[in-house]
Amino acid sequence: MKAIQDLYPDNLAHCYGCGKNNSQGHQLKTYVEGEETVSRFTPDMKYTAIPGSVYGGLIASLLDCHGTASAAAFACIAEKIDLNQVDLPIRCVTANLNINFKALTPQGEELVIRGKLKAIEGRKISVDMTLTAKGVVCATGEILAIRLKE
Ligand SMILES: CCCCCCCCCCCCCC(=O)SCCNC(=O)CCNC(=O)[C@H](O)C(C)(C)COP(=O)(O)OP(=O)(O)OC[C@H]1O[C@@H](n2cnc3c(N)ncnc32)[C@H](O)[C@@H]1OP(=O)(O)O
Repeated sequence: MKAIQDLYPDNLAHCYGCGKNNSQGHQLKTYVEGEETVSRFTPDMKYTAIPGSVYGGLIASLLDCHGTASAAAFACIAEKIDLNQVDLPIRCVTANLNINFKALTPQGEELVIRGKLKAIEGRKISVDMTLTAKGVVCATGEILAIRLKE
């Protein structure tokens, strides 16, 4: 299966965090795995907070883009929309993002971001997320994504 972000139409694929058409961005890729969504990302050393640990703003960016992609995917699954189609018909933007930084995030490690659907209430889609490094939870997050009107 393709990454959720690779199903965004070309004219909406410039997001700094996850757009496939932004050559200077992070190009985060999110996949559906069972009942969860998963993204993996290894930050460059320039994303330093305290030496040896990852800058929190980058972590926020990863959770933001993981969350909106997950929300779109969960909404499609709920409506039995095929996630293999060329353009994703459901688009979501972030209305609210809460992050708890639990531990310093070590540099030089692959970060694994997982999402679980919390609720779909009309156009509001809530997703719970964790970000781990070497199996340790370094941050948790909750996103409220809003499904855009056509
Ligand atoms: C432009 C095309 C984009 C395409 C994206 C696809 C590619 C993705 C790219 C990757 C992107 C990466 C990620 C990024 O970086 S996305 C970029 C960062 N996000 C934004 O810039 C979003 C800016 N905000 C808006 O555009 C509007 O406010 C939105 C669209 C969110 C809602 O305005 P809209 O007029 O449509 O709807 P509504 O106001 O009737 O609200 C609807 C419901 O939601 C509830 N509510 C709203 N806000 C909040 C809140 N803060 N907390 C709690 N609840 C909130 C509200 O009470 C209501 O609930 P209810 O009364 O129904 O119960």
